[in-house]
Amino acid sequence: MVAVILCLICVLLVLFVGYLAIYWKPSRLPGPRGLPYFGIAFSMIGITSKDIIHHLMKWFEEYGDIFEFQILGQKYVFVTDPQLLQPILSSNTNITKGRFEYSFFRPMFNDGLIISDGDKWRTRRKLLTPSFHFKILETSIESVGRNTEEFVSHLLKSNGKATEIEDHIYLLTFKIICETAMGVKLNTVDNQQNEYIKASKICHDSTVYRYLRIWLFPDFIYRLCKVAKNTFLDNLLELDDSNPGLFTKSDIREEVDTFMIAGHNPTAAALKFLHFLLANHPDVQEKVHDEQVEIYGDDKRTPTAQDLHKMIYLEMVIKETLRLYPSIPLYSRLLDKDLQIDEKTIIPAGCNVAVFNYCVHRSKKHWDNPEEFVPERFVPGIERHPYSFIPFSAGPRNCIGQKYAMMELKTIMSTLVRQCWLEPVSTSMTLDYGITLSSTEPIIVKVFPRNETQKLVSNE
Ligand code: HEM
Repeated sequence: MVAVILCLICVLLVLFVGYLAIYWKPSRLPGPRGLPYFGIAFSMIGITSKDIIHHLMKWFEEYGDIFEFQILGQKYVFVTDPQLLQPILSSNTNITKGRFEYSFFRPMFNDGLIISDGDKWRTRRKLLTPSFHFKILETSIESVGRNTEEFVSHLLKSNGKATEIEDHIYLLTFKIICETAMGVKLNTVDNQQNEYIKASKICHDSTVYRYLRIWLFPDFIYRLCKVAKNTFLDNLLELDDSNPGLFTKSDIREEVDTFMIAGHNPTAAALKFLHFLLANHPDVQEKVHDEQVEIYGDDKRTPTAQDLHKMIYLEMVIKETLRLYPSIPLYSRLLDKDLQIDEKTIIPAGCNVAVFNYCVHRSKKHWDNPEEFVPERFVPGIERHPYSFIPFSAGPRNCIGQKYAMMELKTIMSTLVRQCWLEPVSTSMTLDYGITLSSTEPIIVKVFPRNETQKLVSNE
């Protein structure tokens, strides 16, 4: 028995050394080092989701605009300089998503647009892009406005009491995507009753849970764990397969899951931070309101596409919010081919290139006082590197829903600010890393009906 075990250990050692000889390439870029193959895996044990941002920012300060590390044989190159990001994100060939982390998203998105690659992605992207044409988006504005009216009157019932806004916001964006993208109206006003929202939250949390536990990386171990059993959304949507041919039922399901989640989660995160920032910056809130008064006067109409075009300052505020708190703070590509990103640096095929946009958006090289909330940075016409602001990613794999998201955020904030005045209860927060950015504590605000008296009282 002992001999068998010894033989087995020897075989494993030979395989391991062979693996290192073939695949392990010495590091050329700066970055935290660790053991061969395992890389920094052991130093990541015990790290929580709220430490991740802090760790990455610390490495960025220590090692600069491009650094690398290894985890379990996977090499990650972190790039935060806009100039170096351009050839990566604009590449038409390197469109494959990062190997490890996106495979963890599979229970949520299956092989839908976010994860798929190669010809499958190209065909689907081409087929789905017309659905986001401006003319089609215009038809959704009324529905966004109507759902927001309901949201606002619900918030106003709180009569200025401290209110945790997150649940209300997730329900709002979820109802909007159901109605505008799937043609299903939900009557619920309580998201605790909504199975789909609950399931998508479980999926998100269990994916992050797995990220932070290297022993759960191998699929077979993860499947044995209890968390994995909660993560299947498959049974939640039954679509009538009335149009056979182009898509099979499972094709439709993976895209429905993709758009249901991608279409409400990041928008809800942006809205949450918008509420926090406006409540804590009454001067900005006032300017947003002034712009609304200029556009609408006393008219209480639902926004139209023409109205949205005129909301220049609100758009600046939304962009500044996404700069400070990008809803999706990290995404990555797996390089199919070697990629030369400047005269001296070639990132070899097989590397995962991580784009930590949170860090790009807070780089002192590209932004003055980057920690401050200053919407004026986005005054139209100010020149900056196009890859220094990338909340929706960039290039051929950018966010397909970018215009939809801006339309939705503007419509919601316009409807809200015309009727409500927000005051802060939460005045600071600790960011929590997830597929979508979050905060460890709930964001709490007080919502008052918007009128001149309230404004004066609030300013006292
Ligand atoms: C503030 C709101 C939003 C933000 C910040 C955002 C951000 C992003 C980012 C950064 C990516 C690239 C992810 C990656 O490379 O892995 C992405 C991709 C994507 N987003 Fe969004 N998104 C938002 C809203 C939406 C909405 C409303 C929809 C749908 C209605 C949507 C659908 C998608 C899809 C399907 C992809 C994958 C595109 C592809 O790979 O071809 N997103 N989004």
